[in-house]
Amino acid sequence: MSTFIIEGGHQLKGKIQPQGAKNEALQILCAVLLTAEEIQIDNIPDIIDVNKLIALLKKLGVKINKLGKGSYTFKADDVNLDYLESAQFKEDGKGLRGSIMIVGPLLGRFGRGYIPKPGGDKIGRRRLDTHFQGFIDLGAKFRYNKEDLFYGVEAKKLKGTYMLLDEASVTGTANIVMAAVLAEGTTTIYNAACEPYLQQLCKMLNRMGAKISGVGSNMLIIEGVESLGGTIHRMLPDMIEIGSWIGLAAMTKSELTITNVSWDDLGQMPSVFRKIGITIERQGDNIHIPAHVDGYEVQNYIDGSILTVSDAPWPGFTPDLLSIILTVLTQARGEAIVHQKMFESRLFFVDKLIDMGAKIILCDPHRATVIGHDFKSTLKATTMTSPDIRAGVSLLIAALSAKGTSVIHNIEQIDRGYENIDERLRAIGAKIERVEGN
Ligand SMILES: CC(=O)N[C@H]1[C@@H](OP(=O)(O)OP(=O)(O)OC[C@H]2O[C@@H](n3ccc(=O)[nH]c3=O)[C@H](O)[C@@H]2O)O[C@H](CO)[C@@H](O)[C@@H]1O
Ligand SMILES: C=C(OP(=O)(O)O)C(=O)O
Repeated sequence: MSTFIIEGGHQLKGKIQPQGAKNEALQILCAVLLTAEEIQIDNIPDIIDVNKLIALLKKLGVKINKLGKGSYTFKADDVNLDYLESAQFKEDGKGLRGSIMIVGPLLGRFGRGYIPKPGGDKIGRRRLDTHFQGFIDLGAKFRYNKEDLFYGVEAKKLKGTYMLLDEASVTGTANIVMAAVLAEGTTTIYNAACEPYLQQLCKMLNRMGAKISGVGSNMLIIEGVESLGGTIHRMLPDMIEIGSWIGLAAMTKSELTITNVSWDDLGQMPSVFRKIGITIERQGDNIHIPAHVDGYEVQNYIDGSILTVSDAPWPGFTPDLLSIILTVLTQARGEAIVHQKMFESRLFFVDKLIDMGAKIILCDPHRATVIGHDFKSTLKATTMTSPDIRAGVSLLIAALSAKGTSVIHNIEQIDRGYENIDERLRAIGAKIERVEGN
């Protein structure tokens, strides 16, 4: 377990470039299994989860060539399906959430896909029913070994069909799309998730020869094709990282420019931060956050009632930024309710913010009321452990705004999704040191 030591209370200043999107990368990397031709992918973030998935692809026999920072070619022309039966795969496959998305492409192209119960954040139940029901609807036989927590699907040839997903699952939709592109006939997926990650995946698959329409909506229509070819794909900037840096700028009263954010793919994010009082200026494709020297004030609704910030499937506000919003609210002028509808254990980290002096009432596992200090009282430095990736970054932001030196253990959780975060934050003036493996 490694640790960050953070000296808080310093203003930051400068430019920060977001990494490529983690959750897009996990989908796109799995899609390389759909073709024997070469695929080039650019702007791949150098983070633990993505590197684990690249290592897994390599063990599956995918030929991988690093062209430069964040750029790789992949060629899945000799896939080693025996690896899927190995004890090693049972270990490797459960190391991250994204590994679940190898199942769809393997099933579509080779007629079988297996996966141990995947990892990822421990933020509540993370069921896989949507994924497997989709494969079953396409004609696959499903097996689940309860002892080993091992899932399997098999089919000689998938057949297109109409399906109504029980929920708009992000990885579930991606998985089903990747199976359906090689199925016989037409598949209609209604209640599909449509996050930019999925739009990017569908656009890439179409460039590879797939026939997907409805991209960006909650109804995808996929005409199956015989085979797919190679392409070049570039990952969007990571919108969750962008939101994290907006929160960081506000809480440390810093002037920051976040460069090349792909503004049109940010959805609700700018308006949600504006509702909690943060000034966000668009400068071309950059976001400029002026130093909030006089703090920031939460807006009420038109009728004067208290603001609620909640998550919803895209184009709603992403659940992955609610922990950061909640943390930023601890220093706002005013109060708000944060309602995390999707995950039932993602708000428990507020105990740590409360230890630091934040005024938060955890109403139930899904809802917290936050009463901002308006910087009249700063958070106090403390020692804490990062429970999940976004809570980890939220605690890091809190520590950078707090008075004194804080310690965050288990920062591997943060490294799962943020590339070289300590070095990049030091470059804009943060006082943060990494202590390896204690
Ligand atoms: C690797 C990856 O891409 N992970 C993301 C992906 O996870 P993942 O794809 O695992 O998440 P899902 O979209 O399947 O579901 C997330 C949670 O929301 C609930 N749910 C989902 C849809 C819905 O309409 N109603 C509902 O309540 C689910 O029951 C589950 O508890 O999407 C989540 C939701 O944006 C993000 O937090 C994760 O960062
Ligand atoms: C929950 C997240 O990741 P994962 O689905 O990989 O656990 C996240 O990125 O916030």
